[in-house]
Amino acid sequence: MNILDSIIQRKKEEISVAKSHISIQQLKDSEFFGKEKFSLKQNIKDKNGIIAEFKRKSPSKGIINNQSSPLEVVSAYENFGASGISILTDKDFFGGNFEDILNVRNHINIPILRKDFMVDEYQFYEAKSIGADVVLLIASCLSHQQVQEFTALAHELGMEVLLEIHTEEELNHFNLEIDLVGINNRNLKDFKVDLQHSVQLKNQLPKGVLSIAESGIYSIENFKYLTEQGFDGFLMGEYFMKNKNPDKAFEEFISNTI
Ligand SMILES: O=C(O)c1ccccc1NCC(=O)[C@H](O)[C@H](O)COP(=O)(O)O
Repeated sequence: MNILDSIIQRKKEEISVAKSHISIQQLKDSEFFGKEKFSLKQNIKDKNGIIAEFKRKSPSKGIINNQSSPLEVVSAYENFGASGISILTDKDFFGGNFEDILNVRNHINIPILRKDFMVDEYQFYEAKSIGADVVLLIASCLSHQQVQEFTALAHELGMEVLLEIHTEEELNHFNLEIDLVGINNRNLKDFKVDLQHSVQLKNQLPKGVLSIAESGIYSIENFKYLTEQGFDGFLMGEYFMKNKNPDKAFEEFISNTI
């Protein structure tokens, strides 16, 4: 079993427990459910294209940062021009939780991506109830039909969809309803990072699709290279979060690149 299989197996157990505690109706009754959304698609076009991530730990790197406050970090991300924020809500593998979104939602005015492993309709109601604007669909964890159905549900609930792909076969999961396509530079099965591979895949996307380079952007050179290759957006976590002050790291990165 690879790491992705383990994450999905654990996720299904968590969802089953969550369903037994909180009904979909209760999720619909929550503070954020009816609130207006922020559009990541629009912000990728209008701002600097960076989706800056709050990330405590990961399967590939272990602990990255377990000191920083989510509000302090994401406020700096917003103040220095990020198009959106990504917040990991998986607890066991990434040290995240729903509070990380709930505690910042009312303080920032840019879109929040609930970064998790979506395999069940219930999670879309959860995402909306905590104030997420965007959800991630990972093609390698879902069938083509699930991608279509989950996209329709996300839209019905007023959220956008970022479809993540990593292989040529996964291009088949794309449909015209998808808002943004993320190409993961990191192979989630063995954690190898390959920017060239992502550029090749990007060039096979239909014209006009907003493309996001995801993961393993470890230097200004990497970022500049991917920009030159025509990516519209960039999902970056570790580069900022590995610093004692991710807020300062983000500010410095922006002043050296944009
Ligand atoms: O980051 C991992 O090790 C990882 C392992 C298995 C599944 C997903 C994983 N990462 C989730 C992410 O999407 C990244 O946090 C995100 O793209 C940012 O990546 P990075 O800039 O490399 O922190």
